[in-house]
Amino acid sequence: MKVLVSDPLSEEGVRKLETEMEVDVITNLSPEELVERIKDYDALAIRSGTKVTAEVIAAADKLKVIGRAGVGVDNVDIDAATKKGIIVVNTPGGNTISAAEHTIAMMLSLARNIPLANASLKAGEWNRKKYTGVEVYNKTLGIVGLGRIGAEIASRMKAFGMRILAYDPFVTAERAADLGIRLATLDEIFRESDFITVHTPLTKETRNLIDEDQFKIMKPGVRLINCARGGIINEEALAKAVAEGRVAGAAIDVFTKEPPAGNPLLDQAGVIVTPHLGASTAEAQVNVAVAVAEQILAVARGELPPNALNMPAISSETLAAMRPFMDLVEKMGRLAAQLGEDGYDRLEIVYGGTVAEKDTKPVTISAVKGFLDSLGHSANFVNSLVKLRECGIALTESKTDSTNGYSNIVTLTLSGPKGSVSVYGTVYGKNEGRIVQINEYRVYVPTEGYMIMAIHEDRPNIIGPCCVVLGEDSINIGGMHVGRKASGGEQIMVLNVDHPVSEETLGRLTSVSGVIKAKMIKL
Ligand SMILES: NC(=O)C1=CN([C@@H]2O[C@H](COP(=O)(O)OP(=O)(O)OC[C@H]3O[C@@H](n4cnc5c(N)ncnc54)[C@H](O)[C@@H]3O)[C@@H](O)[C@H]2O)C=CC1
Ligand SMILES: O=C(O)C(=O)COP(=O)(O)O
Repeated sequence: MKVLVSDPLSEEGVRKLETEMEVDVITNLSPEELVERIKDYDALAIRSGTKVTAEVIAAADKLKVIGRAGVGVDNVDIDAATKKGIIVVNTPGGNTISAAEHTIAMMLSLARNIPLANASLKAGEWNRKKYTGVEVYNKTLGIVGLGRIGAEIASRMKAFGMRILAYDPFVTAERAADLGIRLATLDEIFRESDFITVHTPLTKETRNLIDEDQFKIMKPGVRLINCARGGIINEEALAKAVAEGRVAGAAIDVFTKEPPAGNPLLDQAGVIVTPHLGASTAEAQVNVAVAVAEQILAVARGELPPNALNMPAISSETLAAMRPFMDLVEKMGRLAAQLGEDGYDRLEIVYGGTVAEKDTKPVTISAVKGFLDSLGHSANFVNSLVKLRECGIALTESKTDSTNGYSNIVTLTLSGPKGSVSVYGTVYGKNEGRIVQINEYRVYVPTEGYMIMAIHEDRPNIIGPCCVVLGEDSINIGGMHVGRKASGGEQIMVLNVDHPVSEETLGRLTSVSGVIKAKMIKL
């Protein structure tokens, strides 16, 4: 397994990767060079510098995981990665304190004109009046985005005696109260704050969250800080508001284009800037590099990483508990796909008994994966649900109290205008999976290998001649299961065979008197 590290990653992370993978550290690749090189790698480790575009992902034929050593993933086309089945992970928490401390450093530098005063003194001036600042004590701080970083800033700035308002549509009033602060509307924040700092991800909703109109309602002399992402505050509008003196100053760590050559904010003396340094501390860089390396190695080993952004979060305990069901339903999905005809538009999974009491999400995904794999789609845990939707098949998952006598039972039904196929399975004993019913036929079939499934009349002298046909073609039968409908004139015969059976042999089987149809299945 090979990993490309395309942004500066701390040595601790690189060394961890090297314990199990071949590592190439190649930074400053052009977009074209990245597209050219990515095809050789199983994993990619990045920070904010590398743009993982749809073109890069299209060229990434072996790539299994993109590891972001940091939080923001606006530089990764996650939709494209998901469709290609590539896991995207990040490392939340590793740089929270550093980003919060940098934001506060920027806020205080802004309040006290430190960068300008520093430059002026070093240029030979001694101008104390010009750099008179303001206190933050007793001022209102508006925090937009009360996640990890926003919350750390809130608790620290309370100690400075600031009144704090926060806006975050995903945070409860209880959470804000726990932090000792008050939730407010965006408008309240704009109208009442002396300092405004943004800590949201950059998304469709947060791009230009603060623009011309918002500046119009702010307190004259407000100061703004952006240590989150360039573009959350519209750069042209901010530069204009600073130039016109409506905004007293701004402290900016991040830009829509980095490096920010030609950015209007660089021309404003009232704007202090740093080159995206929020996470650039010794501590944060070790944290995020080690955390990303661990997750890349987990994916390489076939495990699920804890911070995958395009997969359901599944704990290792859930995964261990559900593994036998995942293995069973993957095979059930394969079986349903092979028994069904084209034109299905619905896949329904029903859980009964003990399995229904657990987190069935990973089981459902496994069923879909098995179903799609068997139809020739290359599906995995990341892209299965997206691919199923693309195939026009609606998925439903439900739970039932009825178990038909089993301690646990999973039913998978594939249906469409032409009819339906149902497969029932259970896990018993030492975590062994069995298929216990196919449509109306009760069976008891192990979930592995090759099998012939035949429907035949429910009368003597059919099974024997079928075995003779297989024997004549030197096909060894490893197991045999027959089942009949609760009532009715047909039976199912399932023969486990060691090797695939030719179309010709299947043809001879279907010519045995009483055999209605026969099919080769590979689980
Ligand atoms: N300058 C730097 O070096 C660094 C920048 N960052 C940036 O800071 C951002 C925040 O990081 P964390 O606090 O760790 O992430 P987080 O996920 O803990 O917090 C983000 C918060 O934003 C909120 N949010 C989402 N959409 C919103 C909206 N439309 N309006 C208001 N709030 C909204 C979320 O509910 C969440 O509470 C990251 O996404 C990243 O872009 C993070 C680390 C370092
Ligand atoms: O974690 C984040 O979102 C950051 O912005 C840090 O970016 P960086 O890893 O320093 O390029």
